Amino acid sequence: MPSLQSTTVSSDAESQPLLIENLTKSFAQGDKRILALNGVSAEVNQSEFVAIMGASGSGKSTLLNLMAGITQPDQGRVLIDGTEITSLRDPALTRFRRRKIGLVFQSFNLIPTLTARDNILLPVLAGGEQGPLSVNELLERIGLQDRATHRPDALSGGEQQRIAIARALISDPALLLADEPTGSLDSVTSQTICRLMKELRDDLGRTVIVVTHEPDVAMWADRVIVLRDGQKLTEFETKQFPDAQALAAFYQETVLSSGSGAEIL
Ligand SMILES: Nc1ncnc2c1ncn2[C@@H]1O[C@H](COP(=O)(O)OP(=O)(O)OP(=O)(O)O)[C@@H](O)[C@H]1O
Repeated sequence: MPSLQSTTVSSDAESQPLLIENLTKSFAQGDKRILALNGVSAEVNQSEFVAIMGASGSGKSTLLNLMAGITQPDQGRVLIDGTEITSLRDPALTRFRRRKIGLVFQSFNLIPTLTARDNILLPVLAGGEQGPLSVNELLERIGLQDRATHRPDALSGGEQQRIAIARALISDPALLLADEPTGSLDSVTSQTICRLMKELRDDLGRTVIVVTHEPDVAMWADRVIVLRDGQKLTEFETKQFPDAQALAAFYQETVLSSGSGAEIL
């Protein structure tokens, strides 16, 4: 792994979908500044499924937004497929994001007047390139081939989220980044979405990063990165846990034993 000061990109980094180094980000809040992220480093391997957990306000969404190039850090670097996106500026940054990053949010963000098919195609209609999977193949992959001509208001929340995931994949991105993708769904539907993301990893070799509060969601990942007060508290593999309850117990104990001030879910 390159040192934090390195400006060259190692061959490791080139083969890695995501490398973040020493990310720091603060925000103005009234006459104060809040340090939302304080020196966070991490790497994610090809075809890895990673969950980011942490109490409310620990910096999860800030980290995801930096990984996606939506916001710029005060310090530190984000490398995606060997490209330092933190040194790119528009329009190169927007082009790179469209090609390499698929984004999914809690509130599906589908266009209500467009059919499911056209919602999936939206990034292409907006000038992006289409990857190797056709819209029909994506509809089949998410199990909604018979819903292609439906508009979002005729689809359930889980179906809308599946469409949003397919839309995130149409450009064949290196990374699928999801911020609380199951936050507004019931627990059964939430598991369906998690299974879909795991299949994308298992069958299509996707790299998936999910921000979540929910141990049931984190259990689908290979690895969990835990943030606390803007710093990386710890990371652990999920395979050591027999079920989500065991993961939840370990997570709570880890956050609690790390000192005072942590807000527990
Ligand atoms: N645009 C902003 N302006 C001001 N403060 C911000 C902004 N975005 C985030 N913050 C602050 O940064 C800190 C981290 O916020 P962030 O949204 O990353 O946390 P989170 O872990 O995703 O929380 P939650 O689980 O509640 O969504 C919080 O104190 C938040 O108030």
